[in-house]
Amino acid sequence: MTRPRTLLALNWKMNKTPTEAKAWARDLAGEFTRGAAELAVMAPAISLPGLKETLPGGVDVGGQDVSPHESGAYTGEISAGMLRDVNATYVVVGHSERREYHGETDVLVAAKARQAQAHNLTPIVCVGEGLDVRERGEHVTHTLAQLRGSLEGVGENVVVAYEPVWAIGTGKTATAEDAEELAAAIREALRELYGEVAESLRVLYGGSVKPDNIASICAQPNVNGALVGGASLKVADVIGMNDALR
Ligand SMILES: O=C(CO)COP(=O)(O)O
Repeated sequence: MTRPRTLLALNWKMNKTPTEAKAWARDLAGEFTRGAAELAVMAPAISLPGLKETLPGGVDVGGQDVSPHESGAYTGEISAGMLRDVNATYVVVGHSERREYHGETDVLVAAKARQAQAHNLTPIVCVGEGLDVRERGEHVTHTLAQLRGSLEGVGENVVVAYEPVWAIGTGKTATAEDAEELAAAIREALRELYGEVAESLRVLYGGSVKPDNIASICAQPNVNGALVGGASLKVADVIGMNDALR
């Protein structure tokens, strides 16, 4: 089975107003040339309307979270159907910041991923260990347990992002070998869950990815792209990462 196309997924987190988001998209459109990687922007939901149309052709957009519910009395929630209506094709679920600051469990993350798929959104399911777990040498078992819980009842139209918490926003990048160790273990778990199609599913790495380290990380056999926070905010860095993946 062929290696999936590399995905460069940008997670803006809680940055940029809708006005700033549009200006960023226009700036990108002025400089971007399509590379080997697929590019997708995970923007705050409020910035999604019109964003796809402003971005260069072929660049996808997605949400950063989604409700596990279909619709109704869930104040403050954004549904999968609403994300689809503003052209989202992806949605991040189970980011470590949501797990940590909003108490999200694997059970909830799986429910969100299933709801996303019910509306033809591809969930980007995030997993990864904290520093204490890594120091105990339990990062593989921990991350795989989280993965299995977060994929309960979830279909194969899924992207998995391995984001070790100690590497997020810290400037401490996992080595390419660390990323591959987990990506290979995740691939094996995906094979057990989905069979042969696992070879064509994308496993991303996230945590302090930048223009100067993205190529070596994404060259690993089981790493099929990156989920990028800080370096996703500046157009120049995104062009740099896109060019590094040619
Ligand atoms: O959390 C991340 C992407 O979802 C990674 O963030 P940084 O790239 O800022 O480390």
